[in-house]
Amino acid sequence: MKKAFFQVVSPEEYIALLQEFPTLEQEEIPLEQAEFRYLAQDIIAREDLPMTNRSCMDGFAVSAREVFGATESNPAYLESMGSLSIDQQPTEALRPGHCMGIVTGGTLPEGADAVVMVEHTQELGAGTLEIRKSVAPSEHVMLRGEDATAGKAALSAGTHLRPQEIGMLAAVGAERVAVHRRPRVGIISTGDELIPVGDTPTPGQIRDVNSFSLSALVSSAGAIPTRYGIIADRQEELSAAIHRALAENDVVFISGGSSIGVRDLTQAAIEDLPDAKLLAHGVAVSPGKPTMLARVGNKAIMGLPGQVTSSQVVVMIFGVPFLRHLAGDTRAFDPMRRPLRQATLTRNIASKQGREDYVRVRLSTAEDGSLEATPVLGKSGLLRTMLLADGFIRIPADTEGFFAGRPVDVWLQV
Ligand SMILES: Nc1nc2c(c(=O)[nH]1)N[C@H]1C(S)=C(S)[C@@H](COP(=O)(O)OP(=O)(O)OC[C@H]3O[C@@H](n4cnc5c(N)ncnc54)[C@H](O)[C@@H]3O)O[C@H]1N2
Ligand code: MOO
Repeated sequence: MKKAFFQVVSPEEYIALLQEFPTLEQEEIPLEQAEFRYLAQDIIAREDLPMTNRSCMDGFAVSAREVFGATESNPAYLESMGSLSIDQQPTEALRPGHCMGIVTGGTLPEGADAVVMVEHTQELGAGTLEIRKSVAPSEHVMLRGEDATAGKAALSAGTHLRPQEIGMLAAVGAERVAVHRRPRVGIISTGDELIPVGDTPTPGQIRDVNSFSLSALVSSAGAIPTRYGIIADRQEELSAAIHRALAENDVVFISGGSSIGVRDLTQAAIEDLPDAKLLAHGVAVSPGKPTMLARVGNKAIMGLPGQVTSSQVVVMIFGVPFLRHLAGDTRAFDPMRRPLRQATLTRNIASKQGREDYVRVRLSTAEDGSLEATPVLGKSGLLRTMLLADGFIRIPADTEGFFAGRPVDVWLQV
């Protein structure tokens, strides 16, 4: 007799369960390898950045007060004290009525608080300079400490190291950085009907798709996938495979066998493991209802639907943010982290109440240049809806559907 799903949770509850898993430990790596990792510690600046007040323009360092009101028709006149090269530190302060030639990046002398661009000046000979434009204090100047202050955090723990943060790490001299370890994910496919990709199926057999699509998704999240191949529908074999994958990884994805059919052994195999705690069996999402979560110590087992589309959708909406959470992203599940694009729905779309619906959509550009989202309907055992879709829209569990013309947020696929 078929068992009913039990411990069916809402997507919010499933996310809350995932968030309880602790972030992975830290490791120190060279700056060259740090992109897209998450900082495990604050990065304290050793010096002010910039270290001095530096010019943003080629021109003349001045005291803004002395060129106040200068225009083409009413210029100000200053005497030049010579000019400074980019790495030369001024040895004397700016004297009243004077200016100093400076290049972009050069250090302003004491007494100067602004830079007049060379285009707005005219050398009159004998060291006299005509200034044809006024400047405000700090204009064209990068102030000392504006990017970072010595002794204070230039970047804080949890920061995602995008290219711009990598630049900051270089600027503060962080040759090595403490980041969280990348999650390791073991991937298991179950099912007697599955055959390796290189084999030719007989009717009733299909090639193992999920090991590969899910590995690719894991890599896209910055985590490290390992495929454990196809495991037959036998509980002892599945238990042994999960055991091995758990020992070697932080997370195990098992696709197939998560529903309530007689062959669906994943739950039993998980419960066979010592110390395993089943946290959820069933999530109120569509596709993806037969999704499980179990915990063994600090390691997670995600049981995924076997259907090719369902397993991908579940990994996209829960798995990828979860891997980022483990990797140190303190806002991994925050909707602001989702790559969203606004579009207008082109067709009415119905949704069964009681489950949050993830409807695949294709994006196109309307004649007026705005974006349109057209639903791609199809069964979750087929690959084509994912191939045709650019992303999905989320229809809340308590909603019967959306009408055409509605603005929707499209969650872009990787
Ligand atoms: N009576 C019910 N039947 C089903 C329900 C339900 O609520 N009541 N849910 C359906 C939904 S929704 C899904 S999704 C599937 C999930 O089934 P399982 O997770 O138990 O997966 P399997 O039965 O093992 O496989 C389903 C389907 O997917 C194919 N599959 C499995 N693994 C792979 C793989 N690695 N590569 C390619 N294709 C794979 C498998 O051959 C089956 O066709 O249950 C529904 N049934
Ligand atoms: O949950 Mo099934 O994943 O709807 O196809």
